[in-house]
Amino acid sequence: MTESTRHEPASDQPAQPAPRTPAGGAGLAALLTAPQRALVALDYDGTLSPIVARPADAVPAAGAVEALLAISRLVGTVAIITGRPVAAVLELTRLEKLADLGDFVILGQYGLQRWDSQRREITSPDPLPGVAAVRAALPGVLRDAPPGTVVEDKHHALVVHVRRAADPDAALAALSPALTTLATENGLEAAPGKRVLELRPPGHDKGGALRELVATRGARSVLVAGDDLGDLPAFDAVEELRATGVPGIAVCSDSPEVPNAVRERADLVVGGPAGMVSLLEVLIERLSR
Ligand SMILES: O=P(O)(O)OC[C@H]1O[C@H](O[C@H]2O[C@H](CO)[C@@H](O)[C@H](O)[C@H]2O)[C@H](O)[C@@H](O)[C@@H]1O
Repeated sequence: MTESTRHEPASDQPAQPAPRTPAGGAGLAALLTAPQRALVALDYDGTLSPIVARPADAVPAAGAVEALLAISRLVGTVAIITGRPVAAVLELTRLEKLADLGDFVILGQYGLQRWDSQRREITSPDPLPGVAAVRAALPGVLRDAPPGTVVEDKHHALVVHVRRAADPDAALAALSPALTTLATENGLEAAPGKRVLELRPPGHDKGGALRELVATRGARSVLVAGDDLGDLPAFDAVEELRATGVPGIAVCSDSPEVPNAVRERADLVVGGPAGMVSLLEVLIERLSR
């Protein structure tokens, strides 16, 4: 086990998940009926970990690692599909310390990087040349940025964080035009997130990452959970998969910061990372009967 402490399942969450759409209900039913053919794919920040001011402090919610371990033994594949580098997720979760994980995959930086519980090695391509150019130009572009603006260097992408600025929304609005120009001039794209703008390689998103996992694992049902705009391509992929006969359910890890587009697209809304852990615990309990 990890250093995470054990905890009791949250009592204020519904014991039985009740998807608000028939398609979501069918996805959940398929998962419960044939768990060994199911893929459970979860976002990290805001879904398995509460949003905090500093990315380095985003530890898993209470019970999250235990729940991931338990459900990985009960379903075909569990994945974390994240904007984070794989190494950051491994450091925060310590999942690589668990010898008895089931089939577990981490797809980092929107699918650019990969780690799985069989090989336990991070595979990662070389960064695009434009990343170095953006890195070099950012201090100049951010010269007059509001205090509290910080850059997270993810090697393949650079993220401008404004959460610690006095007025994060105003800071993001002021900085976005110049950052978007900088990204596009250097072959990157500017993607908004919660109090961030990510300058990242185009052509990679969580939808592509999910579809690739479904294909390689032969998954016959999917549960996808997320909380931010970067998760919408995965929600799109759930809809596409349904059209090809793979039932799925999209789950929103809710909080006041969640964009409406994410909340409205979800088949099931849970109360943030604690609610996500509770949902996993309900699934674990039902699959263990
Ligand atoms: O795909 P995700 O796992 O949700 O990662 C998306 C980005 O999340 C991180 O930023 C967010 O979480 C931070 C820590 O709670 C928070 O400070 C920030 O405001 C949020 O936007 C991360 O730092 C990024 O690199 C990820 O791409």
